[in-house]
Amino acid sequence: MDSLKLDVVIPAAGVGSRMGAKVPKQYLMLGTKTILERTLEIFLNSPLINRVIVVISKDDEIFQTLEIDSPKLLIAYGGKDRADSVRSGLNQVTTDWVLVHDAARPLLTLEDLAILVVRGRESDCGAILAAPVADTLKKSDGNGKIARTVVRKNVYRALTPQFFKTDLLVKALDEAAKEHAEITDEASALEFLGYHPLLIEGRSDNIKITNKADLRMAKALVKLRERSNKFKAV
Ligand SMILES: Nc1ccn([C@@H]2O[C@H](COP(=O)(O)OP(=O)(O)OP(=O)(O)O)[C@@H](O)[C@H]2O)c(=O)n1
Ligand SMILES: C[C@](O)(CO)[C@H](O)COP(=O)(O)O
Repeated sequence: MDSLKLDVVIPAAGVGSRMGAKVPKQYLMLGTKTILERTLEIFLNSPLINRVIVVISKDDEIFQTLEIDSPKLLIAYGGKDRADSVRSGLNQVTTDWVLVHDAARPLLTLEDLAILVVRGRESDCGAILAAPVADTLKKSDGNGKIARTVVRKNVYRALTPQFFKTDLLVKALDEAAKEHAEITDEASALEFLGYHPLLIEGRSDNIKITNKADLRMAKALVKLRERSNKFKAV
């Protein structure tokens, strides 16, 4: 194995409750392919990647119907929440550094992936793609009213991929789970251990498809990119 190549874990064991579709959202169509197929293709076709470990639900009956034939692809089975699924996928990782990327983010570009990997290796623990917050942020009082404005200076939305030393990420997730810490991304587990991963600015259109409005936006972005690619081909 090329020592510079990386394994990537793709958590894809969610049910997509906020989407409210008949199938888990990773199996919804985005143009001619499912969201999951588009996300997997980014990594299966990348020379940076050693193996792609897709983490699916034990009850998943759709994945096997997809026609994805790659020696780079391995399957792991997910857990109760996203952190459990990522931890399960890490059991199959063999590279010193690892990427974790949401199945629900099919619009990642190869440029952002490359920037994250190059810059992330400069860090003592790792790095994440993130987008600076552009809107004014309000904290709710819990009763539908504004409690206060959140100062948005130096505030970012965490994206994925997130890129870490494998052994450190395993240790962080295990420690956080032991202490029942709320972990919604890999960086929060590293922060729980006192690390400060690098923030690498990524494209704001690397959206996580969570609800129907996100799906509409993703479909429009895919059409736009496919049209501009056709233009380049010409
Ligand atoms: N137990 C879980 C929960 C989520 N995920 C994955 O983590 C990514 C980000 O999670 P999210 O967008 O929250 O997906 P869901 O959990 O499916 O959505 P919801 O919270 O609306 O149910 C998704 O690719 C999802 O499939 C996972 O692998 N295992
Ligand atoms: C990992 C993540 O995409 C970073 O923003 C986000 O935390 C996932 O949250 P979700 O509720 O599991 O979608």
